[in-house]
Amino acid sequence: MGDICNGKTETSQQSHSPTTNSKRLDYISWHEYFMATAFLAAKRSKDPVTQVGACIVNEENKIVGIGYNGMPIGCNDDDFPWGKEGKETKHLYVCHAEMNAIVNKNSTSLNNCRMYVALFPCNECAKFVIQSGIREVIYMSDKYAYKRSTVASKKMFDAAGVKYWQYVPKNNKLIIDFSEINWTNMQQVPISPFKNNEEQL
Ligand SMILES: Nc1ccn([C@H]2C[C@H](O)[C@@H](COP(=O)(O)O)O2)c(=O)n1
Repeated sequence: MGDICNGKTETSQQSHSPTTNSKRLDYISWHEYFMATAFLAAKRSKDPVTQVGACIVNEENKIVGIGYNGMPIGCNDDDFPWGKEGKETKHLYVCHAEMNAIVNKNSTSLNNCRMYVALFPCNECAKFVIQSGIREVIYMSDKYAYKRSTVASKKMFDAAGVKYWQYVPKNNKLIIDFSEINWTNMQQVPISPFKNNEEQL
């Protein structure tokens, strides 16, 4: 597991020649991996202004829940408002990424899990986090730190013993390039073994 996630530091990794017999060193850290997963989930959000993603990880570094902000099931996202002004705003309806990640969990318990989230949880999501047994929140942005809801979240996290800290990425960008695997020129794929001593076609 090498770069296990209890501190805020990341291991320094150099690029590595693919021709040697040792492992690749420029792999992403667990923190980068899980925060990037939260950011990838956010790409599913229909919110035109703020896209948030959350990723829940257990003590074995396995992902047990992912969510992004969106309208509740059955509430057509073409019919419900996405604006912030007037009486009918998105804030009345949108399910937050954290809440969705928790309710989408694929394991029976979230006890002692960590949550990676793009934006610091609001007070309502903080209650969900605490009640679900999540013990650590790793967030990227705290742009609403001045809001009463964020102050309340921190007050509850402190009282409940939920650790929270800001993730500062080593790299501002992590590019996913679907073309980087060259399927026609893969040199490390072994030849399929023969079945029942048949000749290979
Ligand atoms: N921790 C958070 C905070 C906010 N959200 C969602 C809720 C809205 O869709 C959007 C916030 O809208 P804004 O007023 O910033 O444009 O993000 C969330 O999922 N998690």
